[in-house]
Amino acid sequence: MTRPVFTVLNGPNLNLLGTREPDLYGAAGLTEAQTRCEQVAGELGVGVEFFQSNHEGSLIDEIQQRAQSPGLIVNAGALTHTSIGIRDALAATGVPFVEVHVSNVYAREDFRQRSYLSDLASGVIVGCGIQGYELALRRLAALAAT
Ligand SMILES: O=C1C[C@@](O)(C(=O)O)C[C@@H](O)[C@@H]1O
Repeated sequence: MTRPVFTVLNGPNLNLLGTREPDLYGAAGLTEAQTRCEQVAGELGVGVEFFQSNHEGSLIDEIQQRAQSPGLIVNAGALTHTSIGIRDALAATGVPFVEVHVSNVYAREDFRQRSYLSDLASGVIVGCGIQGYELALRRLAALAAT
């Protein structure tokens, strides 16, 4: 069997992790999240790649291009709460995905407590900091192995 390669998709402003509101999002950046996921991927014998964009259409393009992916980890940032387009792209591909939020969105403003993605997700991880990406990768790898 070929080694499954999972993709971590990050939406708007997540390129600023590490410097952006560190009290909410922590001091670690996306590069550190990627390094840690690569370590976990090595341990699990899977591959992982990262993509970040501040643009909704670019994220939709990436989702469509990964229609055959064994799984996606999706932190759509603010688009989680607004984007029917991202929801539709995920629904159209039917690719299993885990939704991740670095902060605990349920302890924040009301508008962050609505996700257009959660009911389609295989799982949702919130409030675990950048460790959420590693946890999601472990989950997708386990699902792909069954
Ligand atoms: O940009 C983000 C980051 C976020 O997705 C998180 O990872 O906690 C939560 C969103 O509400 C916010 O707009």
